[in-house]
Amino acid sequence: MKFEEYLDRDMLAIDVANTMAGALENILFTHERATLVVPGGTSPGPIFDVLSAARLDWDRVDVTLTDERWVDETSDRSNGALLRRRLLVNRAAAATFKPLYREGMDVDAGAATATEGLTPYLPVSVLLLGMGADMHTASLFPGADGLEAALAADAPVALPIHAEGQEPRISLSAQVLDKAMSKHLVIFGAEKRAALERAASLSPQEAPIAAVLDDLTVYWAE
Ligand SMILES: O=C(O)[C@H](O)[C@@H](O)[C@H](O)[C@H](O)COP(=O)(O)O
Repeated sequence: MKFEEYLDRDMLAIDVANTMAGALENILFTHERATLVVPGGTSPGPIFDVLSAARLDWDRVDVTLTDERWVDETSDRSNGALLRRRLLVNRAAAATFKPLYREGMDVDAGAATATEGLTPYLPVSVLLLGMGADMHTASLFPGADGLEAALAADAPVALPIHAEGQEPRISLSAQVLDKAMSKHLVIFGAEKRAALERAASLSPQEAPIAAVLDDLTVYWAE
């Protein structure tokens, strides 16, 4: 794990977006297409704003989410809606979005459909993750129903997750996230920094972020 500290969140957003654009460009030199996987939540919006303007062959980029809340895109809880608003605009509007949410399906059927649909796009080329102060990443919440299956070495690409106090969710599995070719994590604030330090000595069952720490670059600002 590599730790990069920033004086402010704006500088961090510019730098992370440029790093991710560079990583995508490198993949596109040698591969026909690249797969970009990003989280929802509140942290990545400013990164999306910068990344969406990057000069890249966006029409050769497939984009999906690390996880999704099982709500339709009219909900302000929808990560897909966030992506459409903040990432899949400007130059990045030419990218192909593969949503995890499927209207009219329950989360189990949605996870099976996502597993089938995303398999040809693996491994993930460039991955951005977020993390909660409880050390969850994607929708891999400690104690969640579905966590054990999602941490298995032979886990499917996507699984349903039911965590206390959350709507049903779909998450990419730990093995899919961990095998990404270029891995980045963005966290803000002292509480998350301390949680990440603690996670390094815990099991993925206790601290799911621990399942993806190899070769991960962490970007942090207060
Ligand atoms: O849909 C989600 O909730 C996410 O993908 C989740 O894993 C998120 O990255 C963390 O909860 C951090 O969220 P914040 O950036 O809002 O703190």
